[in-house]
Formats: sequence, structure tokens, C-alpha cells
Amino acid sequence: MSGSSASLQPPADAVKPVRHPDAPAPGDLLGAHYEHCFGCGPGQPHGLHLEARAGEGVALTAEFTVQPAHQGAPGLAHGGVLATALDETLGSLNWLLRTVAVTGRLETDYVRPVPVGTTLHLAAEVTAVAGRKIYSRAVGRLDGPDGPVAVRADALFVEVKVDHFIDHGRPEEIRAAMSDPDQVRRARAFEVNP
Ligand SMILES: CCCCC/C=C\C/C=C\C/C=C\C/C=C\CCCC(=O)SCCNC(=O)CCNC(=O)[C@H](O)C(C)(C)COP(=O)(O)OP(=O)(O)OC[C@H]1O[C@@H](n2cnc3c(N)ncnc32)[C@H](O)[C@@H]1OP(=O)(O)O
Repeated sequence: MSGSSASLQPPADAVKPVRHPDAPAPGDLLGAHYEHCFGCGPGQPHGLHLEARAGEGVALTAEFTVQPAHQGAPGLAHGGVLATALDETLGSLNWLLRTVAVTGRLETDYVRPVPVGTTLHLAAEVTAVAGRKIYSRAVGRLDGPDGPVAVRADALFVEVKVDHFIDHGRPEEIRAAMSDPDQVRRARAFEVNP
């Protein structure tokens, strides 16, 4: 059963999430937040190339097709890769809040094995917000958006400033990101108070 950890239960003062007025319209592809992201970046040959689309409210859907490079057991997706798909899907919710946030905690249930070649159909939503803490959950299904559940996750993301990345990222990549106007625009657009 997922969501059992006490730290993933929203506190009494938590509020419902609010979709940002400039959030992408329902159905819009969200695009990669960073070219070299292992979850969504087009510049990672063995990455997941996960594609997320805005939903209604603070919810979205995403798809990811398991490639041979993602195996753990023969012919089956690696559990860590599936956790990455869930993490990336949950992280994409930040586009709808227009908040920069990182994963603090991710709890994953593996319900069914996921064969190579499978397209995992993911759906995620923010359930509550308490200060900098964003509570969310996701599910991944086989054979279509209404297919059997293969994986589930509950998560806590914590809002950070863009400086979080600038302060902690390896200087080579940070320098490259900061000299890319598109990347700077994407990062700054997420900040509530740039
Ligand atoms: C211009 C160039 C820019 C370059 C940047 C480019 C792009 C940027 C745009 C978007 C990118 C955004 C995200 C990345 C993208 C997607 C990937 C998917 C998401 C990820 O893959 S992202 C990587 C994995 N992730 C981390 O790398 C985090 C490492 N970690 C930390 O950096 C700190 O740990 C942090 C910041 C989490 C907290 O640190 P902190 O000092 O800011 O705050 P603090 O500790 O006070 O926590 C505040 C409140 O959260 C509670 N809390 C914290 N952690 C908890 C836990 N684990 N369990 C339960 N509760 C927890 C506390 O209990 C407290 O709660 P309370 O307020 O009630 O006391």
C-alpha cells in the first residue's frame, strides 16, 4: 500500500494546490526542462525521453517507452528506471504550479513487472501544498491510460530557488546552462519571485 510513511501525509495546515494562471493548457506537451535530463532530455541517448502533457487542475499525464537500455532483469524494466519515470512525471507537475522544486522523498510500489517495449502510461497530481512542501502522487499503467497498474508513487517535493542548482551543480554544466538563453528563460519562468 502506498503513502504509508508519516512524512508523506500532508499536515493539518496544508492547502489545495493552485494551478498557475500561466500554466500550459490541458493537452499541451510540456517539453524538456533541461536538454541533458536523464528523464526527459532529448540529448540523452539512453535516457527515458519521457513526454508529459498538462492535464486539468494540477495534474498531468506522461508516457515513457521502456528501451533495451532500461533493463534490470532480462527483458524487464529496471526498478530504478521506473522510479525515475515516476520522479520525472511528478517533477513535471512543477510546470503547472510554476514552482522550482526538487524531490525530497519518493515512495514507490512495484505492482507488476514492466517488459521492454512497453509504453508506460503515467498520471500524476499534486494533492496538497504546505509552505515549501508539495505533496503528490503518481501511477503508471500498462496497455493504455486505463490499463492495469504497474507502479505507484507518493512523493514530497520541496520548493527551492534556482540558486539551488547554481550552488550545487557541477560548474561545467552550470556554465553551459547559464550561457543558454532558452535554459535561463525556462529556469527563471518557474521562479515565483525571480
Ligand atoms: C540558470 C541556470 C539554471 C540551471 C537549472 C536548470 C533547470 C531548473 C529547472 C527545473 C529543474 C527542477 C527539478 C529537477 C528536475 C527533475 C528531476 C526530477 C526531480 C528530481 O529528481 S530532483 C533531484 C533529487 N533531489 C535532490 O537532489 C534534493 C536533495 N535534497 C536537498 O537539496 C534538500 O534536502 C531539500 C532542498 C530537499 C530540503 O532542504 P532545505 O534545507 O531547503 O529545507 P529543509 O531541510 O528545511 O526542508 C524543508 C521542509 O521539507 C521537509 N523535508 C525535507 N526533506 C524531506 C524528506 N526527505 N522527507 C520528509 N520531509 C522532508 C522538512 O522536514 C521541512 O519541513 P518543515 O518545513 O515542516 O520543517
